[in-house]
Amino acid sequence: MIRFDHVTKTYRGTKRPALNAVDLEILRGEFVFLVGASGSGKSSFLRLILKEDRPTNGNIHVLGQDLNAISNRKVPYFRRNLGVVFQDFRLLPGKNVFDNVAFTLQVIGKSRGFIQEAVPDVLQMVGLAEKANRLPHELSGGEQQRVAIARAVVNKPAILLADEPTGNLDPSTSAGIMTVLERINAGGTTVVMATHDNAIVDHMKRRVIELVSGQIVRDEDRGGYGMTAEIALQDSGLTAEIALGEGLVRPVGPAQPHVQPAAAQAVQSQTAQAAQAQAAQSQPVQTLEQHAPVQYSYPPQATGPQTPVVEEVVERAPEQTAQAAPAQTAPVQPEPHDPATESLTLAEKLGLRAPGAAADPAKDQNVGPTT
Ligand SMILES: Nc1ncnc2c1ncn2[C@@H]1O[C@H](COP(=O)(O)OP(=O)(O)OP(=O)(O)O)[C@@H](O)[C@H]1O
Repeated sequence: MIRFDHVTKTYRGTKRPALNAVDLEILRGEFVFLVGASGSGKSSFLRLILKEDRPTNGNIHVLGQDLNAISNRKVPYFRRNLGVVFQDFRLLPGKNVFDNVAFTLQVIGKSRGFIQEAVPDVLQMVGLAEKANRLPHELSGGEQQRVAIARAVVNKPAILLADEPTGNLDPSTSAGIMTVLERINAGGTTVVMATHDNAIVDHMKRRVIELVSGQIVRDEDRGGYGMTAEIALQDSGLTAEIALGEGLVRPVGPAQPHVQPAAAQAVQSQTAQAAQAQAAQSQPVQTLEQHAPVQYSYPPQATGPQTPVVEEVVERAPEQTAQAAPAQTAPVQPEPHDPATESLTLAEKLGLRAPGAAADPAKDQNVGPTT
């Protein structure tokens, strides 16, 4: 799904590479944390995936496409496969919640009917169904981030990139955001999240990739935030860079076949046929239509397709957070072969229409991948 082959990125006017000979593979359906000290290369890594920057050396493949082979003209189409969330939310201040989310769909030419169905559904998924008419400045930070997430995923991207999405939020609000991201991941979206938030990483127990000075020094399947770069070394007065230079931490060598986590295996088997069809296509640049659509089938134990998010959006007092946070971030496992949902139409699986409800011929029910 995302592959880096010996990727180096050196910015103009700098000597030291921001990323240095990175070999890495991220599989469909994974949830990956990218950790490391400030300046270790996390944002550079995400920007390369988005094709906002070019690698100085090496090759990057995303969704089977060689990014070097995508022409500038096709970059916007490629990016429709990816949702992005930032630390500072980046909402349009003059537009209300609904319009902030709808804007993305309008830009890519979705019909009014589609937008009228998709936006309320995604707002419900992030727990903001009641706040569609609010302006960004009328929302809390956590709520603003939920709007940003809704905007990023309303088009069902195959990959969600999150750069410090909880960086401006308190622990309780962050836990709620992580619940939303877990739910999105359980629906089949691959999530790559850069973070400094050790509590979240330790709690979630997902794959952790640690960068020091642009090199991968750790790649763990169910890792924690770790002691390497920022905690133990700071205590000892060493920086991560010195530690790397002194051989106290070592770069991980060329990518070993990554052990697939159970969630990713489940999602992969769900889309195995589509993936095989994709592999059979040898064109260097594929359009979005050639990718398997992400199957958002929210697990019943979390919320049904039409059920609002249950966790509170309002920030809690600090003394309440210790108890509340673990409950909010209980891992949500995908159930890709749920016989109860196998007979559903795509619109029903995506939660855009209630199971059994008749399609509205007046509205566009094209809920597959973006065209
Ligand atoms: N546009 C740029 N031009 C020159 N140097 C850059 C540019 N962007 C990043 N860098 C440098 O590349 C290195 C990696 O930066 P990057 O932003 O990827 O790190 P990071 O791990 O995301 O840091 P943070 O956690 O503070 O966001 C740093 O040394 C940074 O100064």
